[in-house]
Amino acid sequence: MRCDRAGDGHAAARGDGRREFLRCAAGVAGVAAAGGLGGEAVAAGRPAAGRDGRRDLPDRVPFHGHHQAGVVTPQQLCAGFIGFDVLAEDRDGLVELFQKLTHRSRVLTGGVKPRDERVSSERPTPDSLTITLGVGASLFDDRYGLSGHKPRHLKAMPAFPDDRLEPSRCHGDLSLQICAEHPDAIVHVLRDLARETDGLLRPRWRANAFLNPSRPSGARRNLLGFKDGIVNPDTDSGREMDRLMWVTPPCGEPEWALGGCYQVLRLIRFHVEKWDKVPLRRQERIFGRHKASGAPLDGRHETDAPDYRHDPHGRIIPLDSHIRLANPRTHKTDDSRFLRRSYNYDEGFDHKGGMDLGLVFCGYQQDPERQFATVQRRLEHEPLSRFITPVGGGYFFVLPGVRDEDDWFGSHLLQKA
Ligand SMILES: C=CC1=C(C)c2cc3[nH]c(cc4nc(cc5[nH]c(cc1n2)c(C)c5CCC(=O)O)C(CCC(=O)O)=C4C)c(C)c3C=C
Ligand SMILES: [Fe+2]
Repeated sequence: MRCDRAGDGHAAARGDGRREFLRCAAGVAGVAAAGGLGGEAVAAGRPAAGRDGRRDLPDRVPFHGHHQAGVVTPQQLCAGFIGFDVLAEDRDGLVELFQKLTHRSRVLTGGVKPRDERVSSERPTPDSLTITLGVGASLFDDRYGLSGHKPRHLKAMPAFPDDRLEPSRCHGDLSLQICAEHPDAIVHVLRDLARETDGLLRPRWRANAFLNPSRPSGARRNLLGFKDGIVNPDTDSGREMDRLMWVTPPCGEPEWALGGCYQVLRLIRFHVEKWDKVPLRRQERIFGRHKASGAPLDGRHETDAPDYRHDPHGRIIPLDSHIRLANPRTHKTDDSRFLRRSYNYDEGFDHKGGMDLGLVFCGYQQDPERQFATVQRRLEHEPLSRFITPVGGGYFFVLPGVRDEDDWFGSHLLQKA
């Protein structure tokens, strides 16, 4: 797993100077690093971001709130995505698990001094850590008496036509997204949670993920070399978030789910050996953007909006290019937009010597059918599909936020159901 801030080149500007991270357990050495904010606006419809394409990211991301952190939080550099099965024997065991996950997440993200000092007495510092908990459809089977309380749109991720899903990399009763500025923070949190939830959880799959530095500026590049994450809904607009993201009445969802949202995870492998033989011009027509600048093929800057109305036959931006299919920018397709918060992954080589790397595609939204699946169907058999294969992932419901010190993950679900 690689995570670094190389390429920023202006470490002091962010003001937090030296940034050490979580040292409270397992003897992980502190990491000193710093980040910088430049002056260039990046994502369309979003406020000015730093030169490396980031908006300000506090060292301590608040844990309590109406929504969980880690959804609209600007992306940290490193992430771990894990699918778990729950082993708790009954409803009381499930409550115990959720309360333990809440307590440890509160301690780790808040930099609160842990009560249990068996391992170390050092005070943790948060490293912009967020821990985001989702539940899968399988949690609502007959084990815990939750079957009548499933979020309306929650189901197991289906296989789409271009998929080659590996069962060992799919689904789960729970999902955890752990994001931080340094890779050891992710491992550290996992070890802490493993210790504290011993016997209640079993991991199914895990993806170690990271962002590339911004090269030379603006949005970060994915491992196919293209700037990714340029266009997203405006997370600062409450109206847009209530329309596209949060479960908000009236929506037909159970009351306990208000303030939550759906998470779609897709582990998408890149066939880089094949991609690297494709001429630049063809790569650009596959995405519909210039590789160097990230601008749409009819524009000059990455933030320029493509003008599809003046190119109805796709002479400049092909009709089957990725960006044009994904977001045709029509009134009719506006409702299918959702927030992408994806990361790279690199798992080395497979048994045949092929590179196992790609994208942990992570999408947040109000309804995976109306949003993710609708966009995915538009992308079916797109030219890009010859160079990528979805191999894993899952659909999850991100629980509402933990309101305060007395609240815990899923309290409304488990107390009322
Ligand atoms: C179902 C939704 C999407 C999947 C799956 C998906 C896979 C995927 N995307 C890239 C690389 C890029 N995607 C870009 C834009 C883009 N992609 C989607 C949706 C899915 N992508 C959307 C909605 C958009 C925005 C389109 C727009 O509004 O113009 C881009 C361009 C830069 C950007 O806007 O982020 C790149 C590059 C890969 C490699 C990939 C699968 C492996
Ligand atoms: Fe995309």
